[in-house]
Amino acid sequence: MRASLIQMHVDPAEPVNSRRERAGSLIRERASSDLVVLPELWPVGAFAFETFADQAEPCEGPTHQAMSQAARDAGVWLHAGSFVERAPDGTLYNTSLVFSPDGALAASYRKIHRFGFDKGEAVLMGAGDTPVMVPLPDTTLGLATCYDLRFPELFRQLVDAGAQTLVIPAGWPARRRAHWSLLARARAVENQSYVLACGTAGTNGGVEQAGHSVVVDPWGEVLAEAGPYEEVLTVDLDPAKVAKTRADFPALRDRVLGLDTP
Ligand SMILES: O=C(O)CCC(=O)C(=O)O
Repeated sequence: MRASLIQMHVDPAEPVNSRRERAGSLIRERASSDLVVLPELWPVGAFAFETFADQAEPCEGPTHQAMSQAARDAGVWLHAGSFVERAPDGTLYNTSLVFSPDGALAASYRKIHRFGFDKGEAVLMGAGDTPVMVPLPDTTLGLATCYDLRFPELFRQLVDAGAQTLVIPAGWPARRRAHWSLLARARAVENQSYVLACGTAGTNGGVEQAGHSVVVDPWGEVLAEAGPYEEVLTVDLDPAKVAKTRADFPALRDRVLGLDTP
């Protein structure tokens, strides 16, 4: 199974429409992949809070349409990263979309853990409350977004429900790049799963982005890692490696659940 992670440069000087077209072209260039992944909030920039309300789209807005078309043209499964969704009641969400190769929407996921403590996304957006998985022909995706990476219980829940490949679009800041790399590997090792973690390059909202998108295998080996600039990582994954790792080193089986609270 061939996966491509498109680490886009997100620059507020580039109009959103141009970036959307550019994303479509980059996806079409990856027609030889089975799965293509984009980062978090690439249309607007994860820290460009002042633009969220203006750039918010209904679920079936321009980003949905452009990504559906690109998935169909390329004939790939597309995790289209996330965009600012405006729900019918007016609430904004950080929403990821996954399309099947015929361009149909296979799943959407509203980010559960909003980043910013008492500012930014945490106050501007609503929180999702539903973990989401997507069955592909060769693997099952478990979805998470950026700050979710810090919450291992979400990933464990996804894995318990059958996830084998954890996909994490992000707009992770450069100053915490060490956490990003460490946590991506940790989630792969502890869950004996592939991790596809796709960030952005550039600076938005005054926050320099980490880049350094990474693909980690179920043993924790880094199969590919991007630098700080726009870049596409393409990696061949062996879906059977998940079951093999879990059988050869059955740590997931050895969990002890339901201990008393000390
Ligand atoms: O957890 C972090 O350090 C970064 C999270 C973040 O930037 C986000 O969720 O948008």
